[in-house]
Parts: sequence; C-alpha cells; structure tokens
Amino acid sequence: MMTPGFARHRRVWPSAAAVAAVRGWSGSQLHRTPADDRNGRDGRSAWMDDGRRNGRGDSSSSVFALSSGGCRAGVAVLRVSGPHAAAALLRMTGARALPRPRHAALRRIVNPLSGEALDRGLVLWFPGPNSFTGEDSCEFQVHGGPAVVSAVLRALGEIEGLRPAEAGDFTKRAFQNGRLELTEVEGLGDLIHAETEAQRRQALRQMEGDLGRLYSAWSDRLKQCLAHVEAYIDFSEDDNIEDGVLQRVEAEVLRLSAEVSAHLRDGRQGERLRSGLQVVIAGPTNAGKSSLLNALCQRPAAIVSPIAGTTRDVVETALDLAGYPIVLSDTAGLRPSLDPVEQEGIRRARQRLRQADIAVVVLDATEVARGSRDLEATLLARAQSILDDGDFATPATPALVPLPPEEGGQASEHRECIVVLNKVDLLQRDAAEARIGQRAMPGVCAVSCQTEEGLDEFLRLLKEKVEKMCGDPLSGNASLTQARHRTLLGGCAAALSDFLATSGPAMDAVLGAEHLRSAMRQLGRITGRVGAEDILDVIFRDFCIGK
Ligand SMILES: Nc1nc2c(ncn2[C@@H]2O[C@H](COP(=O)(O)OP(=O)(O)OP(=O)(O)O)[C@@H](O)[C@H]2O)c(=O)[nH]1
Ligand SMILES: [K+]
Ligand SMILES: [Mg+2]
Repeated sequence: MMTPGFARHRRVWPSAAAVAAVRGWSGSQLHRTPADDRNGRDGRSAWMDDGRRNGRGDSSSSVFALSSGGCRAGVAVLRVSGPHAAAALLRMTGARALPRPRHAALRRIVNPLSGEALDRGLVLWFPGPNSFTGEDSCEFQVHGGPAVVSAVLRALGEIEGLRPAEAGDFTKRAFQNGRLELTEVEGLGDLIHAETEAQRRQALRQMEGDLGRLYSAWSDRLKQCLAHVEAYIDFSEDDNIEDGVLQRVEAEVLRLSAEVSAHLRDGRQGERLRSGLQVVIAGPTNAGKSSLLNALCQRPAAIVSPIAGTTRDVVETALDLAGYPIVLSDTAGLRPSLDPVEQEGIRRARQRLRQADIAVVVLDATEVARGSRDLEATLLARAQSILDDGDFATPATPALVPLPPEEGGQASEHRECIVVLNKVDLLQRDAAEARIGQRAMPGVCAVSCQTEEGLDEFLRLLKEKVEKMCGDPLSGNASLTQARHRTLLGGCAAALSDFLATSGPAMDAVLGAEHLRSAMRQLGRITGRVGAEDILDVIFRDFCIGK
C-alpha cells in the first residue's frame, strides 16, 4: 500500500494562515505503525478477550460507555445498549415506568444499590429494533464533570448484565443487527475522524449509503445475469428457454465490467482524500525548502540555517488546504555527500519523493538565473535531476505520469509537480532574472519565503492540483475510499473478465455461472453481505469507545 495506514490519535496543531484558505489540519493519519495496525489504538488488542473475534456479538450482554468526549464539558452522554437497557434505565432513575420512546425526560439519576442521588439529567429510551444498534438502548445526559461521569459509569457497572463497551461496540451491534452495511460503518468511522470539509462530505456520503447502494445495484444486476445463466443450464436442453439469453447476459456483463473498471480508474481520489495528499518538498541544499514549509504552516516546524545540509530527517506537517487534507513533508537537500548521516537523510528524501502525490521542487532563483543563457533549459534540467528518481513529469510537459508499479500503481494514478523558484527578493533585475520575476513560465512559481511574495499564487496552484486529484466528493458516483474496496473490486473485475473470456458461441455456461458467483461474492464482501467476519476487527478497531 502506498500511503501508510494512519493512527487516529489527535495532534492538534496551531492554525496556519499563509492564506485564509490554509488551516492547521491535525493530521491524525500520520505515523501509524504496523504495531498500531495489529493492536488497538492504546496497544490493547481489540476483540481478543471474549470470543467475539468472529464478528458474532455476545448479544446476551449489554454494553455501556461514555459516548461524548472524555474532557470536561457541560453535558456528558452515556449510552447503554442490549437486553438490559430497560432495566438499567429504570434502576438508574428509581422509576417504575420507562419514559416515552425517543422523548427526553428529566430525571434524578441514582446509584441503584445505595439509592444515592448522583445527578439530575435527561434520559432517553430507544426501544429496539428502531434504535441505532437495533437493540433496546437508553441514554443518560448528565453534567459533564469527571466526578459525575465516573459515578454514573460506576453505577452502571454495578447493574447485572452490563459491561463496559469496547471501541466500536455500539456500531458493531448496529452492523450485526442489519442496521448498517459495512461501507456505511466505514463511512461513520471516517465521519467521526474527518478533519477537513471535503473529508466530512465524502464520509457523510458513504455513511448515508451511496457507495453501498452503487455496489448493491451492481450485485443485483449480477444476480439477474446469474439467474439467466442458471436457467439456461437447467432448461436449455428442453428448449424451454427463449433465444439469445446468453447473448443478453454477455452484453450486460460487458456493461458492468466497463462500469467497475471506470470506477477503479479514479486516480485513487477517494483514498487520497480520506488519508490526505502527500505533498513532498524536495530540492538542492539551501534552496529554502524548510523556509517554505515554515511559511506554509506558519510556525518554525523545521530548522532553517545558511548551512547547507541542515535538514536530515523528514519533517511532516498537516495542513487543511481549503477543505482538502494535505501532509506536507520537508526533506534533506539533495547533493553528493560523504557524511553517512546526510546520506541517510538523502535516502529518506528520495524515498519520500517516490511516495509523493505532488512533488514541490524548490530551487534557488539566483542560482538558476546566474550565468544561464537559456533560463528554461537550465530550470528544466535542474528540476528534472531532482525528479528523475521519482519518475515525475517535468514542468514543461505537465502530462500526468503513472506511479511506478511497485507502489501499487495503476495507469490512472496521477502525480503532479510544481517548481518553486525561491529567493526572488535577491534577484538583480537583469533580463533573465526579470523573466523569473514576471512569472513568465507556467507551472513555475516565483516566490520569496523571506518576504512571502508569490506564496499566495503558489498556494492557489497547489490547491488547484489538490482539488483535481481528490475530486469533488459530492459529484458523480461515490468514490471508493479504502484499499479493501479496491482489492475486492479488482477481484470482481477479474471474475467478470473471466466470464467474458469464456463467453461466445461455445460458452461453458457452468463455468460462466461460477465466474459470476465469484464476482458477486467479491462485491458482497465490500458491503458485508458476504463473509465479513475476518475483516470486522480491522474495520471496528479505529472506532472510539462509545460509538
Ligand atoms: N533572501 C532570502 N533568503 C532565503 C529565502 N528563503 C530561504 N532563505 C535563506 O536561505 C538559507 C537556507 O534556507 P533553508 O530553508 O534552511 O534551506 P533548505 O533548502 O531547507 O536547506 P537544507 O535543509 O540545508 O537543504 C537560510 O539562510 C534562509 O534564511 C528567501 O526567500 N530569500
Ligand atoms: K540550510
Ligand atoms: Mg532544510
């Protein structure tokens, strides 16, 4: 996988404001390690301890949790779900009758054992199956102080049949009770973690079932095809079947196959938007790469100095660029070096550049201009020498270039490049240099990190490219957002191709039917209609406790 999976811990950074459109984006996706992937966020292995690994919930027990955030707040929301929810609500309020379903009622909240008053708050009763989880549920809205919350949690824990929920327990129950499809579960998880506008839009759309509906519609069409092929197998010898059935199936599978392929050929828009675009700053030493990073995030994130070779490690910062999430990386300056530490820095820089969705090549404008008769040629040669390793398009040929295959790339995966000529404040105004100053070359931004001249124009260009690569999450079909979707859809597309390869006048209908069944299975696994057990822990792992 090209982009690392990402840990969900919060890292809220101060706002950036090089232009109003840029804000600090907390970049929760950064730095997920393989260990994080295996374990829950807090190192606990999720779902290990009570035999629910298979995705079968212990529906005989009820779970409770604080569903609002853990910090001090005016109101805290605690939820209970499961068969003991009614009893919990009655005992926690000392009442004989449940409140009207889905209507808030003001009640004293008491400790069920001692009868001691804990707080006064709103309670809500959500009888199953029309609740979020599909089970009987109730909610306590109490004052949000830590002592109140822990007293209510303690009291809930004393009620028989109730146990504390684990991350994702409530959503898992909703899935198991058929209230949500798997893609909707994923959308909900993404919505909870969304940090920029575009991410929120995409997640909401997926949570509301747009992606699942697309796949279900394909699955229904496949089912119809399969029914016709099976009818042909069963009845064709008796001549009870109308002519041309298989041809019509073939035509439909051809259409489906084209639609699935087009959906897969989306330049990884949805996945990029979900995880944040990788924007990598690279270039020779002392060009002002770290200065650019600092100017964009409006804080001294990377060390700037006149000493060439200052930056060694990759310095990352997350930004919200007009609603789109980007992860901006500053890298070591590229130059021949004998220093093993610098060599390692350069290796890391090149590696990061290969993972970039957008490369920002920073060059020192005074160096490019110095003594060069053919400004464009010099510029291109310098930019290209930086990019060569990363297999990018040059700025003069801004054609979109496919990722190398080892990055899991397909021809539709686009990478882009922007050349930044920095330090224009130092330019003498001779002819060549004036041309840089006049910004005469497309795809090339002339800036000064010192005076911030030209940075708005750079951000405008960057935003344009980011928007193009992520797309508008609300237009067209919903985008697939996860590698899981891509893998399964790839399997579906392959099975459809297999079907088409066997079709024709001498079609083996039995084999063809098997290919269609295989294609349907792959689709079904995306929405969770088929065999979801083995992926459930992966999907629910990133949820919060209480959701
Ligand atoms: N006059 C002027 N100086 C700049 C500008 N941008 C950066 N500098 C200076 O150029 C020097 C190098 O800047 P850095 O940001 O450290 O450059 P770098 O590309 O990160 O350098 P390495 O990490 O060593 O590869 C510093 O002394 C900066 O103050 C600019 O726009 N104008
Ligand atoms: K430097
Ligand atoms: Mg640097």
